[in-house]
Amino acid sequence: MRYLTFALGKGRLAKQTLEIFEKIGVTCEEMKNKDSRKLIFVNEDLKLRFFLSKGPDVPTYVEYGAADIGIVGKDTILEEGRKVHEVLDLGYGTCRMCVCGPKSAAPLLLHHERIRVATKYPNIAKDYFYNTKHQTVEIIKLNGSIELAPIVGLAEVIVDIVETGSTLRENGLTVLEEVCPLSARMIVNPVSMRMESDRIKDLISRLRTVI
Ligand SMILES: Nc1ncnc2c1ncn2[C@@H]1O[C@H](COP(=O)(O)OP(=O)(O)OP(=O)(O)O)[C@@H](O)[C@H]1O
Ligand SMILES: O=P(O)(O)OC[C@H]1O[C@H](OP(=O)(O)OP(=O)(O)O)[C@H](O)[C@@H]1O
Repeated sequence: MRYLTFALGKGRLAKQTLEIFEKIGVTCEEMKNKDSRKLIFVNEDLKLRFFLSKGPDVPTYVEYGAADIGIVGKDTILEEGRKVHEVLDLGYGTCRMCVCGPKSAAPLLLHHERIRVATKYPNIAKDYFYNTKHQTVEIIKLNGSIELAPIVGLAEVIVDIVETGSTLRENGLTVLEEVCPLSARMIVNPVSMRMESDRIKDLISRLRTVI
């Protein structure tokens, strides 16, 4: 039997991902050692391998078949646009992709003004403004602390993740429009889906019992 390889996004989703796998008896003790610099972990009994990578790299590993399965946020799947099958909504990491800004920016959206939109997610923002809203805008890519952009005048609005809303509140911003709901998803390489279909389907049905 060959190894099934999992790419897991490190960061916010990692802890809950390891917890749901643990619930179905898929464990990897080695992975819990936070001080280790080791990158890949093997469960010899179940013939599974796990590695943690930056979220946006997860769909890349899965498209190329370097990982059979990936666990990553829906935002990353949409943004990266890789050829992977999304097979399961895991139900955690729930948040929303939203257009946010000061209340005063609402008319700019309503009247389809040619505004600047700052975001870590240029593809999602482009798709939303151009294909859903039919509004021509200038997209400015940032890498973090997106809420700063409207405050310092870099952009009129942002497209970003909202979870509790506290980052917006503390910076005098608000949700102006919702783009889509988000949560952690399981993605599978299309070839692995066919070649390892029994093992992968079994995994999906066992995960369904705990989510
Ligand atoms: N408040 C939140 N902020 C950002 N992501 C969230 C939040 N709540 C849930 N998520 C989900 O968790 C995933 C991973 O978030 P995380 O912040 O670890 O990754 P990232 O934004 O790619 O990290 P980095 O800080 O390295 O840029 C996101 O892609 C998203 O689906
Ligand atoms: O609604 P909230 O619960 O406040 O969460 C949303 C915030 O969390 C994320 O930022 P993150 O902490 O990942 O930092 P970053 O802006 O540097 O990416 C996101 O980009 C928002 O800024």
